[in-house]
Amino acid sequence: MCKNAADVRWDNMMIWLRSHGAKTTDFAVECRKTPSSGYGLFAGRSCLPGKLLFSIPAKAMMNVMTLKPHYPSETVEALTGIQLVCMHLFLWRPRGDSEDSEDPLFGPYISTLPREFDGHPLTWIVQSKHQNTTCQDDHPLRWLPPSVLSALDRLHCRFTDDWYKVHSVMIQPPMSAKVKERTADVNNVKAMMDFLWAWLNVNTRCIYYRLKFSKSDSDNFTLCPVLDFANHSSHMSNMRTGPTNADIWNSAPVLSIGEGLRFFACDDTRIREDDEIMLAYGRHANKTLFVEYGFVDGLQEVGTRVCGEVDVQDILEESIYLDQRRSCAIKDLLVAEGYWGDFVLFSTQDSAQVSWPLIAALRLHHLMGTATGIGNDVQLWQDVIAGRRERISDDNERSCRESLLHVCEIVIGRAQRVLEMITGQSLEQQYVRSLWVEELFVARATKESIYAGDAF
Ligand SMILES: C[S@@+](CC[C@H](N)C(=O)[O-])C[C@H]1O[C@@H](n2cnc3c(N)ncnc32)[C@H](O)[C@@H]1O
Repeated sequence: MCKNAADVRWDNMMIWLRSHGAKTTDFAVECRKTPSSGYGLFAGRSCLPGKLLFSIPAKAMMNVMTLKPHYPSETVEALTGIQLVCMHLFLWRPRGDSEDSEDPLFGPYISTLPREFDGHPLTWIVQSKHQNTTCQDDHPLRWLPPSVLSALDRLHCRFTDDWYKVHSVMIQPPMSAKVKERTADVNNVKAMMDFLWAWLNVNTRCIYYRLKFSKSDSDNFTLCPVLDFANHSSHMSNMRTGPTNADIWNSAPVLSIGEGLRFFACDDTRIREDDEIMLAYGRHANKTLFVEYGFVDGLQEVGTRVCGEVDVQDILEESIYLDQRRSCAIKDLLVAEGYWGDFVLFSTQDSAQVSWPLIAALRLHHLMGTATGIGNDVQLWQDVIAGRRERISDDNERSCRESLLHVCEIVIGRAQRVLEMITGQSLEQQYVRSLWVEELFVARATKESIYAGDAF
């Protein structure tokens, strides 16, 4: 049977991995096309719980330590790890769809990466802002919930900051001499789109990998061949990453590039031949999965409930804090006490709840509305958030619940309106619908809890 381009690239990557010491004949996984998640990893044979599925040598992983020796020290020092890896991918992006990367270091790996990210919301926003393309009425970018759009704007800022930084480094010596033909003007759309391709590959495919002395160093990440074909599942993941010695001893690795990574079948799962091998990317809300990775996890329905959450920061800012001067004072206090942000309603299989910062913000808002001797009153609020007092007053509690009902009504109303209007059936439109359905169901469940008198 004639092999397609993806199979040939996978085979080439296996040859390259072997040249770096990987035992690819022991790999229990292979890459296959899925119906709606691009490519994925699948079990080539059955595997007992806890067994090794595959391992990747440190030299075959792309990160700050494996790239560092190949760039001038000034360049490495000027860039973060993310920016360095993005720059490397940018410089070695395959020139055409049918061509492979010419990178002498990582070419066979780079050639297996996705060739485009047309379905990713960051691509839509970059196209609309920098290519001056106007979105059609039914374009999903026009229909995103406000909190999703804000998160996408923040992601876009991270992307442009990285692009401006990498570009500034590439046009200065010593890099300018090395990359002459790849550097255009910073606003050159083709160059920016090439960088977007690099940036999205890093953002959607990198994993934690301890390389530095500090556990929380932002350079502790890597691109890892083979593993990066694993799709996400929050509740059916069947693969886990084995801890490295650096993780176990909580220290920088002995070899500066680390010892590589091993991936195992989860201890409670028996993997059968042809099962898809899934990884849990983290406990992310659908908003985050959509903005960062470009997809939405299927809604988890338990009876009539949908498990999920709604970020209501925009409603709080717009319709509750109408009085500018007072809202500044409230915001300052919330920021000072660490309660600004994370204003969410959420619903689990057992109950609907509101986040503690949201209830703290509403209590303060209503307290400040009636405040007499401000200092003493704020002390009441501080006593409540510190757990020294149960409530500010019955009136304050009643007003908070009324405000919460008001927030739920706004969420329900706008979700219903948008859901009537999004009719398209593309995968992206289905994701956007799913985000709104989650908002609708969570707000309804929260409203029911308020009426039922549940404690928050
Ligand atoms: C680490 S890659 C996984 C491999 C990828 N599917 C591919 O074709 O190369 C992460 C990307 O896979 C897709 N993905 C992962 N999990 C998914 C899921 N549960 N549903 C839909 N798409 C998913 C998203 O596009 C995400 O940005």
